[in-house]
Amino acid sequence: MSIKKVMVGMSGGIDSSVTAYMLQKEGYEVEGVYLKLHNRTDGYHEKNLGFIEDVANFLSIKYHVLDLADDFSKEVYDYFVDSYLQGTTPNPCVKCNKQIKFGAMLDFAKSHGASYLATGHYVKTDGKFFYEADDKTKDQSYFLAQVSPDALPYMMFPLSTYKKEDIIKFGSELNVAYKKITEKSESQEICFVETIYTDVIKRHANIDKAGKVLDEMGNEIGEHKGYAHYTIGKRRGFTVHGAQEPHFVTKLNPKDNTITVGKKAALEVNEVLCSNLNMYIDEKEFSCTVKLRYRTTATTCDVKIQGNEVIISLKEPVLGVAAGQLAVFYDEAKVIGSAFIKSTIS
Ligand SMILES: Nc1ncnc2c1ncn2[C@@H]1O[C@H](COP(=O)(O)OP(=O)(O)OP(=O)(O)O)[C@@H](O)[C@H]1O
Repeated sequence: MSIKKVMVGMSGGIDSSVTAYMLQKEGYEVEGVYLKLHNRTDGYHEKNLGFIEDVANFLSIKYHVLDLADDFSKEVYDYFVDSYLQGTTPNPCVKCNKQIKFGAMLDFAKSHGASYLATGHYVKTDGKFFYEADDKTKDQSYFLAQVSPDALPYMMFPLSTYKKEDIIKFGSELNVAYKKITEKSESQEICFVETIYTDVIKRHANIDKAGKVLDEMGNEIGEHKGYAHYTIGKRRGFTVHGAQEPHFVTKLNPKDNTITVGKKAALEVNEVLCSNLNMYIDEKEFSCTVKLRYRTTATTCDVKIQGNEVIISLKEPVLGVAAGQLAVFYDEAKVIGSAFIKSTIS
């Protein structure tokens, strides 16, 4: 039987290093690929590539560097900036997984004769569906739910049945390389945001323009420092004259640079409208559970698909649902589809 080649997406971190190591131990021919996704000049890429070089030397594997900075800028970065300026909350990792990691990187793997593309994501697949990882605290299925069903037969996620502690133990077998890769801290939430997202937006627009805080009736009740500093559910950083109870952002209005706030109950959402559907099943009307943001428990709902639009009727109200985030549909641990949130109805 011929040995199958697996391309491993290597970031220089422990998860993808252990992924490469595990697959090699299983008998696959392993090659690595590092994606240059942005033009950070603070030594970020050099440091990551230094770690990858050590691991590649230890495993005696070949690795490639693929510059996708232009694609990333168009598909992920511009979308990220535009979304905040339009008053929505983007999810750049979801876009990156769809277009870059399991789009362009998968094409690269195939063009280099690999039968599979592996990453250190904590998620399971059977080639048709994604499933939540066994370690629920690390599960990344939410971020992968926009990936095309056509890509699934080529994916491998060897970490999916392990806990992070197990991975650290496996990593210790990488000897020389191990010490260095554990020096690399866990990936930041968003790889191109060094501290806070507003620093990125400020490079493209003046977002520090004070504006009015409105109540649900449209009355002016306070002041804020610029709408792009806020996301739905935020309760600090603006004034509400004479408020006794906490107030939360319920709406961002870029057109007139106002934000609407209300008491906690005003955050309750019963219906969610979505678009940009990506489904792994064919049904158009079904009941399931849905996650309306990462790190939340799934809620039961009825889903109705009409063309590329989706109406989600929640069985229980959910607090603070932000347009721009992803709604991910689950049948227990199985991901059955997803769509981007366009608007909400309370
Ligand atoms: N720049 C990159 N080039 C190639 N593959 C990448 C890159 N960044 C991430 N990946 C792949 O996607 C997986 C998940 O990325 P994520 O940013 O969530 O990293 P992580 O869980 O901290 O993993 P790691 O410890 O490997 O950095 C990584 O394990 C790796 O396989």
